[in-house]
Amino acid sequence: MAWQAWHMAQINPSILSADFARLAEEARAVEGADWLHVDVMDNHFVPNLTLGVPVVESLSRATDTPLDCHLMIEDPDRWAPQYVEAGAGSVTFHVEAAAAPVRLAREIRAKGARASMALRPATPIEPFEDLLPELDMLLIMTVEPGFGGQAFLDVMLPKIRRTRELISKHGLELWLQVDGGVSASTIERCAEAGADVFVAGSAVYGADDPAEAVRVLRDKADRATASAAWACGH
Ligand SMILES: O=C(CO)[C@@H](O)[C@H](O)COP(=O)(O)O
Ligand SMILES: [Fe+2]
Repeated sequence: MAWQAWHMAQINPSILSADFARLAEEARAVEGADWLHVDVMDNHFVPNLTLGVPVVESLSRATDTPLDCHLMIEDPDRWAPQYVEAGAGSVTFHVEAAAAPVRLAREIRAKGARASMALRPATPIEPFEDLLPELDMLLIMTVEPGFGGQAFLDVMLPKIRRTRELISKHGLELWLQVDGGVSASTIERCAEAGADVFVAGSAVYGADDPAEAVRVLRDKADRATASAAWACGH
């Protein structure tokens, strides 16, 4: 069935939970994942500091898995295009930090990457309904951004559901990503609510076999999606 191909769950391991001294090796440990999620933090937008453009450039040469860069930084209008040039296939900026989100999404797309916008837990989706056609993906944070290993905020499930309804209402081919606390015990609820791209840091890199953890997560998400009301009829 056509919808099955379209709605196949994508699993994006977050290298925030990997060993930063062995990044290339850790990236290769999850080959078979759909994207590698790269959390960029500037110690201003969030109280943590990770990596920047040079590391993304090196990582893009070290793995065939496409890079999904999640920018938790101030002034993404200035920096996001540089992550496309560094080799990212998808670049996510936070709407709370962007001065001109539509212009920025268009610039990311024009440079050849997928454009994605993230919402912190307290940021509602409704004011941004008209922006959705400008995006290839919307990221709903299911923890406060800044750190891996936090507990999943299940109060975000209604927002995931409402966002999926908006995507359907407008007939958009927009991916809906969730990030934060996604694990074997929470991924089914996210998929049932309407997410189709799942970031998992500690649930993948904390496992004895990260590649197997990716397969288990994808299987759980696919099964939950197959029985979800939102996926029927596509
Ligand atoms: O963006 C972030 C945190 O701000 C995430 O991408 C985390 O890295 C996810 O880690 P887990 O919650 O899955 O451990
Ligand atoms: Fe992230």
